[in-house]
Amino acid sequence: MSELVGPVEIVGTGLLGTSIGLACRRAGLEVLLSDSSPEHVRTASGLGAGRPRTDDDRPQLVVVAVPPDHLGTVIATALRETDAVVTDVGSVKSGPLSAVAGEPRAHRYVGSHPMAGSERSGPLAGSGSLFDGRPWAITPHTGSDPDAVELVEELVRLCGAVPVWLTPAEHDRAVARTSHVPHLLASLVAARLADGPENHLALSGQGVRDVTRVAAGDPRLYGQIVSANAEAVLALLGEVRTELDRVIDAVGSGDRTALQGMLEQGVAGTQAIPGKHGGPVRPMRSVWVSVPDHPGELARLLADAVASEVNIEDIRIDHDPGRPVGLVELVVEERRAEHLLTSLESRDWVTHR
Ligand SMILES: NC(=O)C1=CN([C@@H]2O[C@H](COP(=O)(O)OP(=O)(O)OC[C@H]3O[C@@H](n4cnc5c(N)ncnc54)[C@H](O)[C@@H]3O)[C@@H](O)[C@H]2O)C=CC1
Ligand SMILES: O=C(O)C(=O)Cc1ccc(O)cc1
Repeated sequence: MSELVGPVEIVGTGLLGTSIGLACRRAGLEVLLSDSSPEHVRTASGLGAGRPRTDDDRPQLVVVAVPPDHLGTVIATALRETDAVVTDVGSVKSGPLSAVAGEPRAHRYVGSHPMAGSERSGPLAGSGSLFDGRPWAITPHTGSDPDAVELVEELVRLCGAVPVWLTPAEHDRAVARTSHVPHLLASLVAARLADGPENHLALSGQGVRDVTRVAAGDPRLYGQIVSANAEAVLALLGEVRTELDRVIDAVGSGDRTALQGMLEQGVAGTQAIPGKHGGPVRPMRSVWVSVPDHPGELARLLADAVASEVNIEDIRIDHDPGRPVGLVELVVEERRAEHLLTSLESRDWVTHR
């Protein structure tokens, strides 16, 4: 049984690399940082994610967190220049694997991919709690050393994430479905807003923000990610194209039954997404509360919700700067929603049923 004792080297101290460095430092491991940008290393060190790597350092584990186009070369270099276990956090797993295939040191390579991030990039966007409770795929290849796989699993757990084991090929089909195609469709929807008239955009509510959030991600990064997973993405885009034609026909011909069938499939899709920590889906309900736009009111609402002994699963704030009141959506387990509403109303909050 291998034990992760460090040092852990992070190559690529952007959003992902800095976040992993911070999580490893939180667990007391020594972290060595390198990046083609010395400024990113300085910033990540300053944030407490580790210290710059020197030539004398001997890492136990190297984590490669560079953009997809560079993964193969950087992984191959790490395998050649160290005797460490090497993993990467790239969003697609078949590319890096083919870059090390045939390499005699490939048994020390185990791919991985945390399903956590944000639309921001660079070290300043990093956070040591980015991975808490998030799925993190571990994708050993047929020649991966079992000890190396265990070491990567330790990293995943140390970062607070939940390991999910997949083959590299299955992983790539999975992320096409859960990440890459959703991203492309979010971008297509968001693009319809870019030149929208001001009086249309003034009606933007939480729904359009939810559907388009990921579209704010770095186009260069996502261009690389989608191109690296073209085969799996194309298969799903073909399905979407067929469905889009069906929607156009149904809307055009006023076929309410066909339209409703398509919307019901959408509902089924939202319900298929597993709950937090990979657990079963628990039905959720939103509780809407008006919150006066005064300092401290939001904190008072959360304190009252906590006093009601209801777990807040998610919170969204629809804040219109033109109005003196914001609308706060508290997402809670369905079976606790009525209790929360009654409890908040008894504390003089205005709720919306
Ligand atoms: N952004 C996200 O939400 C997620 C990204 N990923 C994957 O993580 C990897 C990193 O993404 P981010 O941290 O978001 O990007 P980022 O742009 O924040 O950081 C990338 C870092 O790599 C450095 N770099 C570029 N080429 C290099 C090279 N040849 N050698 C050394 N350093 C190099 C850059 O200077 C930068 O500091 C990507 O492969 C991406 O697919 C995985 C999960 C989530
Ligand atoms: O922002 C989000 O919700 C994400 O899902 C981020 C993300 C982006 C790219 C990945 O490869 C994995 C996760």
